[in-house]
Amino acid sequence: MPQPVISTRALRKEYRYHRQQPGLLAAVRGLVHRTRETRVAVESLDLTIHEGEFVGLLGRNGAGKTTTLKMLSGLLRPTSGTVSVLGHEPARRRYDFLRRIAVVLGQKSMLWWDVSTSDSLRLHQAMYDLPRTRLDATVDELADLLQLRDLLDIPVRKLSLGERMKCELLVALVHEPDVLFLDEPTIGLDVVSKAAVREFLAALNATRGTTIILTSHDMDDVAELCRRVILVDHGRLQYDGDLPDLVRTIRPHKRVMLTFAASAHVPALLPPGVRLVDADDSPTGSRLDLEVEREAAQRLLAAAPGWGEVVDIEVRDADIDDVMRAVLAGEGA
Ligand SMILES: Nc1ncnc2c1ncn2[C@@H]1O[C@H](COP(=O)(O)OP(=O)(O)OP(=O)(O)O)[C@@H](O)[C@H]1O
Repeated sequence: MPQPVISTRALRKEYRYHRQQPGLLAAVRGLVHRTRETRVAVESLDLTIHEGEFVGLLGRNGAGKTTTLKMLSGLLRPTSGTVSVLGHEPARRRYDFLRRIAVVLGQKSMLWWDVSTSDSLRLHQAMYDLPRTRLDATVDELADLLQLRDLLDIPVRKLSLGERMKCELLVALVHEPDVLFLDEPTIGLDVVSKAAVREFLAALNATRGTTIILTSHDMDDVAELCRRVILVDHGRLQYDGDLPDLVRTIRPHKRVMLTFAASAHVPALLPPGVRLVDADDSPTGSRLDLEVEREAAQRLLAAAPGWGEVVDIEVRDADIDDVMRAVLAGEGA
């Protein structure tokens, strides 16, 4: 079994803030009498993540994903509980720890706007004390994987969003970290750029064994990349396991499309556990879209030939986007 690189026990983060009352008078009064509020962003999180895992951290807006990533990467100090990443306490932000992790926030650029990626790389070289030859070799390898060689000398502000994200990844990874924290890395990108970023991340995880923790609202990111998903809601763990199991838990049905050679004679009373979602009936061929409980599939397949000549059967798990919508709407697992 690979070593755990991340472990948290009863990890908790409370934000304390002053509530601002609307209106000028209330604002002035607020200078003297302030209403202090506490918001629990992460309640009591127990996690263990092993070397080489690619984990998706899922949850609706405000569930506590970014707060969790920030505590794991040392950007925020937990209110209570323990967190260990690569044997370090992240909030101490020791050089030995920072040297082995990288953080990429899709919503916030880590690059200097007015200088080129090559200039940012020079800064990184100095910050992490990277030998020149080693840096050049890593940049070569990453630039090829990301296909951005011709972007390196352009000021960052002149790059498109997709090009900039590739450069963010390159700069974040030149010190060859063991753990990469990614917060919404494909947000706002077009389909082609999303695919390029995903392909790169999959290769990074497979070839270098980099442990990657990703948050994303894009279910395709998660479905393509993450073998394991962790679902949080109100800062609490709701599910920790693999994605197909999550799909089965949230949508325990199969979708079955039946195509008939001619008009089908579908009985009003369908077999138990079978529900008609949509029907497209015509004398030259009809299609039935059915939602079927797993144990009812056999019953349906036995009954369907009695309704007409079946020419095609397509069986699918629930649509992953549909599952994600259910997750984000708070149906939970
Ligand atoms: N600095 C802060 N002060 C007060 N409350 C905060 C602060 N930062 C976050 N919160 C609150 O903590 C909760 C968790 O926020 P967090 O950003 O971790 O959620 P998230 O799951 O990343 O959401 P999203 O998907 O929208 O990015 C939210 O209710 C948010 O309003």
